[in-house]
Amino acid sequence: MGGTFDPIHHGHLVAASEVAAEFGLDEVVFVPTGRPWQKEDTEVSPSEDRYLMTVVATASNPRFTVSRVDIDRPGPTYTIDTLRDLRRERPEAELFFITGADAMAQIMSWKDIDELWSLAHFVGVTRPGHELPELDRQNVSLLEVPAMAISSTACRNRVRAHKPVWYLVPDGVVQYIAKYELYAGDAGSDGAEAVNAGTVDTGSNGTGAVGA
Ligand SMILES: Nc1ncnc2c1ncn2[C@@H]1O[C@H](COP(=O)(O)OP(=O)(O)OP(=O)(O)O)[C@@H](O)[C@H]1O
Ligand SMILES: O=C(O)c1ccc[n+]([C@@H]2O[C@H](COP(=O)([O-])O)[C@@H](O)[C@H]2O)c1
Repeated sequence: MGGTFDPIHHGHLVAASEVAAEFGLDEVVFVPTGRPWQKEDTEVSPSEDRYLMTVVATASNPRFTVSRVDIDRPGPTYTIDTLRDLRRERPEAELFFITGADAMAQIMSWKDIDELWSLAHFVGVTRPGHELPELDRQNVSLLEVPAMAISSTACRNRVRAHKPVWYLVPDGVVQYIAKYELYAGDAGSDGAEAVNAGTVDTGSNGTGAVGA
C-alpha cells in the first residue's frame, strides 16, 4: 500500500487489514512516498518522519512491513518504479497494490499507466466521501471496507488547532507527532504547546467532567 502517510491513520490500517484478509496476503508492505508529484502544491513532512510514523503504526502486526524504496529513490515518486523495485526484491511474489477510492479515481493520470496494469493486481477500497470508479479490467478488484472517515489532512489540521488525534491515529503516532512537534505550523505554537496538543492533553476541559 503506497501513501504519503502524513500521518498514517486508522483508515490506512483498516484498509490494509481488510485487503490482507480478503485476498489471503502473507505480507502488506506500506510504502511511504518520497516526493508525491501530485501533491507538489501541498507542504509534505520530511520523508524520514513519515517513514518512522509508518514503522511505529505497523510494528504490532507481524504481517505488516514498511519499505524505503520510494523514499530512497531520488526524484518524484511513481508507482511504476515502486512496483518494479518491489518485484526485484520479491521475484516470486504475486503483487497487489492497494488504493483508496480517491486515488483509484486518479489512476488513469499515473505515469505509464498502460504498463502499470501488468505489474500488479490493483485493489480499490471504499472511502467515505469518495466514489469508487468502475474500472472494467481483469486485474482490478473493488472491496468495501469498514468506513473510516479519517484523512491525514484532517489529522494535521486537528493538531494545528490543538485538538486531539487520539484514536484517529495509533497511540505511538500521537506521541511521535507531539515529540517531534509535527504540524505545529501555523497555530503559532512553541514546543510546550505542541506537547500539550499530543502527549498529555486528552481532550479534557479540566472541569472534572466525566463522560461514559
Ligand atoms: N480513510 C480511508 N479509507 C480508505 N482508504 C484510505 C483512507 N485514507 C486514505 N486512504 C487511501 O490510502 C492511500 C494513501 O493515502 P494518503 O497517505 O494520501 O492519506 P490521505 O488521508 O488521503 O492524505 P491527505 O489528506 O494528506 O491527502 C490512498 O490510496 C488513499 O486513497
Ligand atoms: O505513479 C503515479 O504517477 C502516481 C500518482 C499519484 C499517486 N501515486 C501513488 O498513489 C499512492 C497514494 O498516493 P497519495 O498521494 O494519495 O498518498 C502512493 O503510493 C503514490 O505514489 C502514483
